[in-house]
Amino acid sequence: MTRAFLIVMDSVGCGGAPDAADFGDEGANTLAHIAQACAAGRADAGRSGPLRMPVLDGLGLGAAIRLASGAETPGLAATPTGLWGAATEVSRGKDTPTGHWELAGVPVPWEWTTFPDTDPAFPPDLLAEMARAAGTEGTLCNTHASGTEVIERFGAEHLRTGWPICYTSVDSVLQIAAHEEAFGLDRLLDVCETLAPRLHAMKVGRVIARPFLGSEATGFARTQNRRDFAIAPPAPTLCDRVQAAGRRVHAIGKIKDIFSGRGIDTVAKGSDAALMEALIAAGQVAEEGSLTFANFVEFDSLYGHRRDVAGYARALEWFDAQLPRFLATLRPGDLAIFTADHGNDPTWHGTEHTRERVPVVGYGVGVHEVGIVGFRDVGATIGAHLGVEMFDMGKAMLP
Ligand SMILES: O=P(O)(O)O[C@H]1O[C@H](CO)[C@@H](O)[C@H]1O
Ligand SMILES: [Mn+2]
Ligand SMILES: [Mn+2]
Repeated sequence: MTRAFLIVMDSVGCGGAPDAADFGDEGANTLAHIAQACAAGRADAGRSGPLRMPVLDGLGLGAAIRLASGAETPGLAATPTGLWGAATEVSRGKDTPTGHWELAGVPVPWEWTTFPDTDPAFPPDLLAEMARAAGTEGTLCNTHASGTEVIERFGAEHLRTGWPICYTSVDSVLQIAAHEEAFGLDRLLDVCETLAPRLHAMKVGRVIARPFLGSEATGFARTQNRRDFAIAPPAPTLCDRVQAAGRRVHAIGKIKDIFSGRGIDTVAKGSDAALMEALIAAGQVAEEGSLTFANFVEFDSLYGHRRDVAGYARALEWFDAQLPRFLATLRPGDLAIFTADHGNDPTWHGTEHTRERVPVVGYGVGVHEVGIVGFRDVGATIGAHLGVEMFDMGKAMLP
């Protein structure tokens, strides 16, 4: 028996989605546009020159981007030595749960409910229920907004009135920001948990608690205590299947939240730097036959949504530079797959995710070109590697 490691680099897409135009994203390409900006000297803050990702590129990252989209990938030109290809999503959503569920074998069969870009974005009865759940006279913002900007804009008023800051985006989400000390973290989590069943019944995918700290004088900043209350996946996923086979499933990052707690045995949380240490520790100690499923969110939350190209490039280079320590923990017969859940092209207009294919690069099976596959085939590959029955959930890409 051998182990599997499924590592999602949140939002690290590679363009080429055949239905990108339906999402207003034709031409978006997170990785290629970052590589091109780096090579052109347009991403020199805190780093410089062409994008350097020798480990993932060596496995086949540059080749995967070119396969997915035909884009040029300056700096990423290695001959692949690993499993490599790119995956296309079929579910009609470009959000995190949709991407992860389909990677885990379960496409989303329904249309998500999103809120219109109006002021307010939420219907009157929901606004009233949000205030009731918070025990306040009202709620602040109530429109589409960017999460870092919204706490700067409403932080002081929040401290004055005690009202929670409620906002949404093109994703199927209700996000609630509140001060960890003045409002209280537990109270914020309770409000989100109280509202979640009603939102889930409306097919709104997640209620997200967005705690922050700070003051008008110091400025406001979000903390690590974000919590997602997600709707449950519509069918058993890879995590459930692995667990049902009597194996352990180790979640690193927000995986447990994304799967609504289902099919997970252990959880490690923290910054991406802390998650990398957790991944390395899992490489050292994870049991034979186990699945370690990781999500590294900062590419998306700190750089993609903020349209920070140099920051995104720094994060990619940091991640790649850590990988030798992780790969050194792998044993003969282990499989590690690196992929993504959607795009978030920092050179694109707006501040939202972008519909893209995602790279699929793997370590542990030698050189193996898999071509263009489906998101579900990633889960099927992990299942096949672990010898776990995945039924009709995709096609394994093993040699
Ligand atoms: O601007 P922030 O709060 O980071 O919001 C982003 O995070 C949400 C959940 O991942 C997405 O819907 C996106 O809008
Ligand atoms: Mn995501
Ligand atoms: Mn996001």
